[in-house]
Amino acid sequence: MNKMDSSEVTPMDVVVISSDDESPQQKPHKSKTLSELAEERCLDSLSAAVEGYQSTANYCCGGSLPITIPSIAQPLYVSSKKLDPNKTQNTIALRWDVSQDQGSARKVEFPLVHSDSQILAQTMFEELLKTCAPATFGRNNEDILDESYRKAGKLDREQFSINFHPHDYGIVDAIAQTLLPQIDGAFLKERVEHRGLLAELYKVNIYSGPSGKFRGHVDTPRGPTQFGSLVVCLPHPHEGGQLRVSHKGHSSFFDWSNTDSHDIQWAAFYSDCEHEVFEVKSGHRITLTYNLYITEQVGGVLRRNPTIDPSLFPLYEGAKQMLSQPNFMNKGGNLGFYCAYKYAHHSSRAHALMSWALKGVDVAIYSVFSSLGLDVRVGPILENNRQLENLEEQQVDEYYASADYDSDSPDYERKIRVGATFHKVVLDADGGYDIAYDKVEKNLHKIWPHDEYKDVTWLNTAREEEVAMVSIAYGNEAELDWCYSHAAILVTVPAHKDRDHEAKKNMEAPAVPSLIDVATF
Ligand SMILES: O=C(O)CCC(=O)C(=O)O
Ligand SMILES: [Fe+2]
Repeated sequence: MNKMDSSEVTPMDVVVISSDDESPQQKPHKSKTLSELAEERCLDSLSAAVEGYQSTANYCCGGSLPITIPSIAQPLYVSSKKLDPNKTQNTIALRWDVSQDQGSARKVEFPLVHSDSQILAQTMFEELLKTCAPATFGRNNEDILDESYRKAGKLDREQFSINFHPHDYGIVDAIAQTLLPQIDGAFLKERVEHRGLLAELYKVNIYSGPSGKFRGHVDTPRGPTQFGSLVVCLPHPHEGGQLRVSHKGHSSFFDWSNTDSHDIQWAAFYSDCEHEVFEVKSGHRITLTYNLYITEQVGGVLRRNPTIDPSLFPLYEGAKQMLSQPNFMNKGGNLGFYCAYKYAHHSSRAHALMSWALKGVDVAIYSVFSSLGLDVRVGPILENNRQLENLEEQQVDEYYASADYDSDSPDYERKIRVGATFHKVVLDADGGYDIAYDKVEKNLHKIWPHDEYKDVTWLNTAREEEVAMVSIAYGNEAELDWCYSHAAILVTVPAHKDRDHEAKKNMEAPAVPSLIDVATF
């Protein structure tokens, strides 16, 4: 809060005297005007509300969108005014099945048309009302029909189709952004980036005036991955029928009543929210209900039953043939591929994210070799800095001077240090350019746990890098030095004679656990 100067003090000011002021002459040193106090109170109640909101009130969300908005995949920055009206959708068509002797399917468009075809539209709508069966509800594992509790008509999922999907309107993404991050479960907390959302169309419900309603209830979850429900109200005139959604003593109300709407109105809420549809006074309140499930937004490609079949990647056949060749890595070895994309591989969550978050060619390589039954790992590869360079020179010298060295043996191979895990940048305060080799090596294992590989055949050169380790190095003067690391994929290729056997063994276990299998809700 700004300090006031004395000229601003008015008789209405509140003067605050500090009781522990050490100056001999206690004098007013801080004053707050009424407006400052009022502002402070507002801020206090705002922060209390925000705190409350975090703990209880973010349990539902909703909105209203003109039907004309989506025109599938319009760039986000195009305002709705500039959309080509010929390419945008003006109505939502609901089709439903009728018995064979009545002909084929029927169709009605929302909002109902206001033109010559109005009578036809009205007739079709009447037919829809007739086709709908009275809606039941579940109580103690039984389907109950009780119109004092629920009065509505419904069509089951297999009876109808509709040319509307909430994803096209950004509704699915908005729910994912708002409701998904708060879903509990220790494992899911670590892997927020993995969460995807599936909205499964469930029913059409029609609540008609004067007494359509659904008293307070909690939806029956349709499996362990369901976390909520979505209700979409189609544009059709009605009065009343507000939706109340309650959670921990707080209620939100969604009022979709209208006389001539062209909007899609929607609300989504967690499964544990009690909700109620108040009586519809007149007209028809037509809603689509969706079950909301948590899915694997990333990582679907790496599951046991992956969304993408790795054997259909262009790389697969070539890799398979290569492995079948006796002269390809006959005695076995390691293939290395520096990741083509940049990953924040030194963020604190990187370990949980890898290998799920791999993308593009990186995920293709990872999944192709995993699906061929080979051991594949993704890890940070430490690049040498000056200290490690010195260290390596020492090792090379020692090697060539050693009794084992035989001039026919292959050349000394550089050590590849692969981090045992992805983790944050580490600080090495023990560094130094002239410190003995074994001490540095031991220290390095301690602060940056890693495995050492000697025979890596790299398929590409390193591109994206991040600082992995910062060290204070002592040469003539103390200096700051650092090591970069590169995220890379390492494939262990068994010797030719063992390849089939190893591959079969590995294919019995999934490459990575599925998010859903291990999720605890
Ligand atoms: O139509 C609505 O607003 C909600 C319907 C509902 O709660 C349900 O179908 O379970
Ligand atoms: Fe419900």
